[in-house]
Amino acid sequence: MTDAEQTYDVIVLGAGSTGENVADIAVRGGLTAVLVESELVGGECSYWACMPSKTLLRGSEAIAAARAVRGAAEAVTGEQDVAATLARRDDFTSHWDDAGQVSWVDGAGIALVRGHGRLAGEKRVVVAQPDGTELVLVARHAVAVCTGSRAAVPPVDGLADIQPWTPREATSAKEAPGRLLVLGGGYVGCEMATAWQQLGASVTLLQHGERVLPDLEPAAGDAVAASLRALGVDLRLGTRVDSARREGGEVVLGCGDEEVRGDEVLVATGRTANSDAIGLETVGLEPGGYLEVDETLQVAGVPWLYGVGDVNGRALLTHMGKYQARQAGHAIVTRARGEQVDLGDWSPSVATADRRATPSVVFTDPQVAAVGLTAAQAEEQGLPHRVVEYAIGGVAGAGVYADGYTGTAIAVVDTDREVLLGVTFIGPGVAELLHSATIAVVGEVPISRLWHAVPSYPTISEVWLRLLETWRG
Ligand SMILES: Cc1cc2nc3c(=O)[nH]c(=O)nc-3n(C[C@H](O)[C@H](O)[C@H](O)COP(=O)(O)OP(=O)(O)OC[C@H]3O[C@@H](n4cnc5c(N)ncnc54)[C@H](O)[C@@H]3O)c2cc1C
Ligand SMILES: NC(=O)c1ccc[n+]([C@@H]2O[C@H](COP(=O)([O-])OP(=O)(O)OC[C@H]3O[C@@H](n4cnc5c(N)ncnc54)[C@H](O)[C@@H]3O)[C@@H](O)[C@H]2O)c1
Repeated sequence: MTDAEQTYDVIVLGAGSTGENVADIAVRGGLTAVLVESELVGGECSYWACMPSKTLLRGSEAIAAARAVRGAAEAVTGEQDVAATLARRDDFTSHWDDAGQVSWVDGAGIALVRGHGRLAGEKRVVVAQPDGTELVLVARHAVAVCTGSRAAVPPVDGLADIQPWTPREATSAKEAPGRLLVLGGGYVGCEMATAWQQLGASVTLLQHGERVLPDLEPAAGDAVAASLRALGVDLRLGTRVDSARREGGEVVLGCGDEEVRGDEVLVATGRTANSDAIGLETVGLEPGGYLEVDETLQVAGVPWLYGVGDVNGRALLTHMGKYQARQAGHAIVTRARGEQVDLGDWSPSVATADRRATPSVVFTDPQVAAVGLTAAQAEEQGLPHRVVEYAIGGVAGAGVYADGYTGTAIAVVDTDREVLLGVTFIGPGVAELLHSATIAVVGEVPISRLWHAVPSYPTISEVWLRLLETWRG
């Protein structure tokens, strides 16, 4: 049964962190906007990704930080209270209840429609509502697809049939699995192996490449691999899983002649776009796969359609989805006013940072905080560059922070322009250092000016000075 038709300036499909921000910018720009959501308002980040994973990691990290300081270490006399950590995780996910976010949406003046939405021709969206009725939404100006991504299960014989854990189960589990097999050594695999090993599971991590975190600087993967092993994780690099089955209560993974057994298996081998069941075919696009968009997040060949956040595959991170939302929102509002969008790099409607300065933090122990290009990426792009490295433990502030601090700072410097192309910090507590590097990369601050950005003594930030001295030689 089809219900009434409603018209808004902007329809946003998917109320994750990205969709919420597109709608908010549209409303702030004087337009009307409606969010369509089939599950929980807030999306993956709030309920099955960033928030639960970081709270699962934080207790162990806090204990390790105290243990690294003589005098404080003596105060750590017990074990982590796993039930309390899980309860804290549950509080941070609002017990998987989106009432708080719905009230924010309401307060922001954004309309909300619950149900599964799909495109039905130009500027039209049909929502299958929970009560079985259909609602037709019509957009005056734009439809923004912000439907996110889901775990991609690799084509390993039998794997899909055994209903493996995805990051959703790994972040919402009510107790530690006994023996957890983790397939994939990327962000999710490394973080979840670190978390659950310290919360009582016995983790085996299987990574098909020779390094974990292969997209980051090699030193990052090496440091995280060493720490996973030190925590007791059975890390198997260069391992190809070719079959999966359940046998009794066990999961059995076949890797050539070998078998690996566990109680559960987490698939952490990347993501796939939620673009297969949203009616793309009704507007002349191929369903499935990441949406191809331009620098204003507009879908190629369909000027009223935008693809923002995970669904476009440009940078699968909450903060980058929200950044894209601000840029796309600005482009939508500008075009709705009949004005020209500035297509230049770093304009308010263009997502330049996606390509040049994406920051990310892997919350392992040690943390890995990186922005911009790695040396390998600079090489691939044919950019003239030099790599400067410094052992963070040599900085006075690091020694104060933790006894025997070990860490590495790596800067990739453009040798023609003498600006930073990328920076990576590896070490405990480096996440909070990252924004200084992001500002330097985005601002293309010349090395000669960075000498005037004097780090306070004694902080870990003094590593900036050491990097400059190493660069100067
Ligand atoms: C375990 C894990 C940990 C992570 N940790 C971090 C982290 O620490 N920091 C970080 O920056 N990133 C992290 N990420 C990545 C981050 O979760 C994503 O980049 C982010 O959630 C993407 O936001 P989004 O709004 O684009 O998509 P989503 O959050 O996936 O939101 C899409 C929304 O659209 C809805 N939807 C989909 N299809 C339809 C439809 N047809 N109709 C109506 N609604 C629909 C979905 O229900 C969902 O609510 C992590 C990811 C994982 C898996
Ligand atoms: N802290 C954070 O910001 C954070 C945390 C988790 C996830 N994320 C985001 O979510 C995205 C998805 O995370 P992810 O870990 O699923 O993907 P990923 O792309 O980071 O890592 C997937 C890993 O799986 C490996 N792999 C692929 N197929 C395999 C196979 N068949 N067997 C064994 N290994 C295999 C790859 O080599 C790769 O290292 C990340 O790219 C990141 O953008 C961010």
